[in-house]
Amino acid sequence: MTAVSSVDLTNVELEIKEAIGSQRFDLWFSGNTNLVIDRDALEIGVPNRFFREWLESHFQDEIREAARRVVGSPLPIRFRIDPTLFQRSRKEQPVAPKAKRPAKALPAKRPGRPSRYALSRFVVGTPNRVAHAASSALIENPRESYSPLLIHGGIGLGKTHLLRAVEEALRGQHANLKVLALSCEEFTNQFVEAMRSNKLAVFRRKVRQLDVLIVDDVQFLVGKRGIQEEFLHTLNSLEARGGKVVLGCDVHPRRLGKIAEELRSRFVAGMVARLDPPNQEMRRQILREKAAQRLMDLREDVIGFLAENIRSNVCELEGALNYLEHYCETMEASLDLETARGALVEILRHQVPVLRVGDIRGKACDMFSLNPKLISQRSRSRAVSHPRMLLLYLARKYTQATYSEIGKAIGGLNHSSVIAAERKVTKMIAQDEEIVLGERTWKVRDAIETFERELGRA
Ligand SMILES: Nc1ncnc2c1ncn2[C@@H]1O[C@H](COP(=O)(O)OP(=O)(O)OP(=O)(O)O)[C@@H](O)[C@H]1O
Repeated sequence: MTAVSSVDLTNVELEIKEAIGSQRFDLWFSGNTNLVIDRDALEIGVPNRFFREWLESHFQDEIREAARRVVGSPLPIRFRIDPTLFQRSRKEQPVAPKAKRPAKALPAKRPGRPSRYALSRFVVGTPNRVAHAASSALIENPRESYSPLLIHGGIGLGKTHLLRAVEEALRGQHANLKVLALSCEEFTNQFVEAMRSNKLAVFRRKVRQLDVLIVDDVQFLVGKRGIQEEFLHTLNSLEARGGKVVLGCDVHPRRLGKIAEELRSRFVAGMVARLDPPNQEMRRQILREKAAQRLMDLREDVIGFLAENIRSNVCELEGALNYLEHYCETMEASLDLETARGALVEILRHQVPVLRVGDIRGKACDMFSLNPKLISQRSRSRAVSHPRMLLLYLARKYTQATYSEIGKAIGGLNHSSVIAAERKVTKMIAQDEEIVLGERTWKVRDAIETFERELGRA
């Protein structure tokens, strides 16, 4: 049995601090962990699962090495939820909301425990691994990272969460860096206000001398030429000085509508990472994560049921938890599978179903009275090629299928035909052009809107 004294434990802590730096030590260890030796292993008490996962994934090697140095031989490491630390963190927990909260409420900054948008609270899986890895790399080494890092994805897939996590981690781990995070609309408002009050030089100095500028929702720039120009100059001068830019956007930059080509090229010049909808395992993990955050005791069968039935995005999963929490409270029901089934009938009824390419093709055939076989043939006749063009555009917009997958699903078109169709429709919408569909001539914009309404997306 290895004899370990409390002095040794203090020394283990000092070694860890030495290895990871006092800032990170204070954030993750001081007051949040409790080291004890139990049955010849170093046991680390933590307030909750998130701490355990974070410590395991980020500092496991340093902890192991610190223990080895102090004790003189390798010591197994175990993590344990410590009831006192748990209670303490529970007291700090915000009161769980009764109704759906706005998705973008600013996280309360509370040192010592991960905030709502902490990177450790971002569940990672195949659909978002690249974006997560790129964000982690930037946090780890901001000076060497790609710029801009542009993260794009549909509604509620975690763009804001990742951007906030980057901001928070940079502030925590690189206190010397000048970091500014804001939405594109805020950027625009500040620019306009600066112009109005004759303080443009001050505004420009502020944003162009940053080390890291983080801007969410850059699709806001579409169609706004003046601010696009300002944004481009901001990127240029900031990056020329070695600054980095992180952007969030709801589509790939190539699919942004009216935007200056120079800016579009800048957007794709660094690293573009896409967020896809979470898969089944991720949905389960996200539910566990969100339930734990609000101290909801969610059984595995309920988790499985929700993850199976709610597939579109993470906001919907969170909405379901809100509903369930509220339902159980007001009906004084216990949170079991039966309750979940009953309460979620409502939610599932109103849920927007996930679209597949086949659904969109079916709708196109209905709308334009086309034989489904015909739309899959390589016909060049307008009667077929026009609806097909819209169908390809919408398949890109509303499904997660790649160009090749869409092409394959529509009768073996190659991926460049799908890209060409998408570009053409984007251009036609931008130039307000018309198109013949069946017996009628339509504004492309109106035809798309009607099509979207039919798909339940307008
Ligand atoms: N992978 C994930 N792990 C944990 N939580 C997630 C994940 N993805 C999204 N969320 C949660 O889902 C909610 C919506 O995410 P977020 O606001 O980041 O989405 P978004 O992509 O910015 O959506 P929008 O297009 O509406 O701006 C947030 O509460 C966020 O924490």
